[in-house]
Amino acid sequence: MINIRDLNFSYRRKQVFNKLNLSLEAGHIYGLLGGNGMGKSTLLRNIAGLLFPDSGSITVNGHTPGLRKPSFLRELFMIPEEFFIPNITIDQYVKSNAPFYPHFDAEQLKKYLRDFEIPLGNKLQDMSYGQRKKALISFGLACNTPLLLMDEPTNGLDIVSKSQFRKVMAGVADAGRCIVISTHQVKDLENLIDGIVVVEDGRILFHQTIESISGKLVFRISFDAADTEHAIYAEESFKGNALILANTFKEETAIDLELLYKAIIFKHTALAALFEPTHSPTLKTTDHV
Ligand SMILES: Nc1ncnc2c1ncn2[C@@H]1O[C@H](COP(=O)(O)OP(=O)(O)OP(=O)(O)O)[C@@H](O)[C@H]1O
Repeated sequence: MINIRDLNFSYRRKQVFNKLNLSLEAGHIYGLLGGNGMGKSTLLRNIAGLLFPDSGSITVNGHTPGLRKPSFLRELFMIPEEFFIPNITIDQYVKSNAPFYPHFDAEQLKKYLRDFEIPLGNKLQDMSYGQRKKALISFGLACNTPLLLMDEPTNGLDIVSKSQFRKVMAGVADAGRCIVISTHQVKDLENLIDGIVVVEDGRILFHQTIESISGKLVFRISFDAADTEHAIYAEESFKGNALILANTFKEETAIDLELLYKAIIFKHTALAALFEPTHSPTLKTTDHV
């Protein structure tokens, strides 16, 4: 679906990507993680054709995003972190925007708006930021585009809305669809994504499926000193030490995304060793973990 090769991208004075490589496939929901300013939004905008590579290539389903051809644009919906919505009702918004998306489904939209408890009939600008965001997410999902890019979709959503978001998203996975969700709120992605991509210092630092992570790592809370000593990453908590260990005995434990993210950043070498090609047949390329 998405193929990025040797992407270099700079803003006027700031180089953001340095020979970044990444392949993402249809049928998956990816979590795109990375620290502040590491380039998550910039990567999504390059994929959407809103920014243009200095060099290297990006193809999405065979299209070059930067050309912004209608045949590409109708296959993509992007929910940006900051967005402008005109002062019209949802119905008016749908009338003017839905015709661009051949697989738009009005019934689905109604369902998502109901799930998110969005008041119908109100003008979009009379809604709160969270309500507008939920309306845009509902519309984006109902467009049924093969590629859906979401930049910090749960930012500004209250606790109930976040669980509504998880409930709605749990039902949208589809073999023909690739969804990329950039976020800092990793807890919001738990049990939702099946792939993790971490961008750091201009390249992809980590890219693995949840399945491969579960196969390689164990997540455990423990007071056992021997456990802690063998941990790849350990963090004290009042319940005991939160640990990530090598999955030597094929245990099945729930992935703690926040802990995993910290291990990727702070214990990258130790973690990388476990995912090396000799250990991991699922590794996608040789230039990242
Ligand atoms: N319009 C711009 N002009 C110049 N520099 C920019 C512009 N937008 C972003 N940058 C810089 O590019 C880098 C990547 O920014 P980007 O917004 O893509 O990061 P991010 O990972 O999405 O960050 P955050 O998590 O804080 O939202 C940052 O150093 C930022 O300062």
